[in-house]
Amino acid sequence: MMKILITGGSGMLGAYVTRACNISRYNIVVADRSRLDLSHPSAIEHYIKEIQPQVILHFAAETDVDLCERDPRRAGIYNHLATEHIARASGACGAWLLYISSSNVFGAEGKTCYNELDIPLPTNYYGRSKLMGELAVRAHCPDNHLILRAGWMIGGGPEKDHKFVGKIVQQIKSGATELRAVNDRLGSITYAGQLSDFIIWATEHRQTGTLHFASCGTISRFDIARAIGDILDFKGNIHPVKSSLFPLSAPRPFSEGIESVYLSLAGKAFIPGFWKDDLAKYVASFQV
Ligand SMILES: NC(=O)C1=CN([C@@H]2O[C@H](COP(=O)(O)OP(=O)(O)OC[C@H]3O[C@@H](n4cnc5c(N)ncnc54)[C@H](OP(=O)(O)O)[C@@H]3O)[C@@H](O)[C@H]2O)C=CC1
Ligand SMILES: Cc1cn([C@H]2C[C@H](O)[C@@H](COP(=O)(O)OP(=O)(O)O[C@H]3O[C@@H](C)C(=O)[C@@H](O)[C@H]3O)O2)c(=O)[nH]c1=O
Repeated sequence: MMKILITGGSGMLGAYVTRACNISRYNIVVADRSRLDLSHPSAIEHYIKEIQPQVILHFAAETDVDLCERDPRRAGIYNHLATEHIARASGACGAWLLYISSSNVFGAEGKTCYNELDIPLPTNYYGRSKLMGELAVRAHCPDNHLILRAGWMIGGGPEKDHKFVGKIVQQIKSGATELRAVNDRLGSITYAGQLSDFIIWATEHRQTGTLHFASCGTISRFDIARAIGDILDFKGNIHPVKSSLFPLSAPRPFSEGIESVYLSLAGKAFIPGFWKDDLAKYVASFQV
């Protein structure tokens, strides 16, 4: 039976994939931080070589973009060096490695939407550290990896969704009547439940290369908040505001919208839909 090592199995995306692997009865080892700690990269190779997995699904990361900006050393160790050690061990074991990267590797070029043919140029330390992680995967596990770049990820419900959609849904459900949402920053959404289905398929088919995985549409947080308001029949007001109203440590790019020129080759069943439809699927499943 296929032996799969999962990092970050407790996170927004990792929890979907871990659940799916359990249902499929794969032989999985979920390495939590007590066994595989991103802050101690040099211990990682030894741990993985002991396990000898055939597949590594690497989801663990420092996903607090502002913390990465305030502490670039942490971003470098967690997202770059730890990934490099995982990639080295993967290469040594002959394991297929999946790495989740981010639309945040783009932005400095100032385009509205980026595909796999665009050269990454990040605007902040989180994006840089994820890009360095990509380079490490390609260098140390050259023929046996898949890099999936996700957009603004949605998923996980009240416990695991610490990002924008989770915060807006929580505000509405807790009775707020005046919401504010940024309208001068753009991106694409990725529903973690759909990405998880694709990851299971890609694992079984040992897909390789670099792919973008996001719903259709490059949109603002304001567009998303308005759509959530419609889905939840919100009767209050949603005000469009400039990003400067939410002062954050890390600069966000004007746009981190992504689309794929290759995903359709991997099978039509997994192509994400229009962003509003995919958002509605998630919000409908969000139980507080
Ligand atoms: N969220 C998003 O919008 C996007 C995320 N991505 C990428 O997708 C992947 C999954 O993200 P997401 O599910 O949102 O992440 P989460 O922030 O929800 O979860 C992060 C995971 O990493 C683990 N982790 C954090 N620090 C350590 C550590 N020191 N040692 C070991 N494990 C650690 C956490 O464990 P614990 O539960 O113990 O804290 C948790 O399982 C990441 O690689 C991220 O960069 C890409 C694009 C967008
Ligand atoms: C709370 C709140 C935030 N905002 C805005 C401020 C800011 O621009 C934005 C912050 O949202 P988030 O915290 O979801 O954004 P951010 O941390 O930038 O999310 C990023 O996470 C990492 C892991 C990635 O990989 C990226 O692709 C991206 O998804 O939301 C509002 O407009 N209204 C609100 O009520």
